[in-house]
Amino acid sequence: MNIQLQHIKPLYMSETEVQVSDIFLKEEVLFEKGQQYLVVAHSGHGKTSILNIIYGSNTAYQGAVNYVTTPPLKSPFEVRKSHLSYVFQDFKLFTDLSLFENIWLKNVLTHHKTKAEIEELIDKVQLLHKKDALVKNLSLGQRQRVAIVRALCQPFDFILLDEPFSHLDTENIHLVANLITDELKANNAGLIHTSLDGDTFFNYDKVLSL
Ligand SMILES: Nc1ncnc2c1ncn2[C@@H]1O[C@H](COP(=O)(O)OP(=O)(O)OP(=O)(O)O)[C@@H](O)[C@H]1O
Repeated sequence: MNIQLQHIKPLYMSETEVQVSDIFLKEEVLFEKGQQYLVVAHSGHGKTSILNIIYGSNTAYQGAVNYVTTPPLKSPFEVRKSHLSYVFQDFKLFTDLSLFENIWLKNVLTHHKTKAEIEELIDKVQLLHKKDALVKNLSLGQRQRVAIVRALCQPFDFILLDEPFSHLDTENIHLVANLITDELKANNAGLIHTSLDGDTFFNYDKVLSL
């Protein structure tokens, strides 16, 4: 699946907030499967908005989002179940469930990973000793790593990463970035990563400004 955007502008952002950029109000933007994209913008310039628009959870926009694939996808549910994965800026974890339960929940729908494979990923981000801890008792950096592992435990053509390393130290960033890169290769998938600044954690094919 590729993703095509046409003339996108969030309805709640004014003409002065949104000017023609590499993405906003552009006639056509094509995100191609297997390619890695970095989207850079200052705070409040629409990074979360554009990812939510692509994901389908924000419908307050003008323009069009097209999921380009044959045969066409039947529903937004199908897109999110098997084609788009998302590391939300605010994680969107169930805080009263355990670390493992948070990851297992979506896997029940997709059967993408075995229990042993999930535990291996949890171990790789150095959280196996916290597997049964409630998410509400984890640190922010630990929660961020759970959100990243959860996003890797479903099939996807693209993974959307919204400032995914904001609570991690450099060693942990390299660790999870390598993990994400491995899963991208395994899925032949693409990456759309938003960041306040440029960075070098992935081998980006294209850097876009908002
Ligand atoms: N649902 C909404 N309704 C109204 N205004 C919104 C909505 N979502 C975002 N905004 C506004 O749109 C602008 C862009 O917000 P957005 O969260 O997309 O920016 P961002 O680049 O991700 O910011 P940050 O880097 O601080 O996370 C902000 O001015 C925000 O207040």
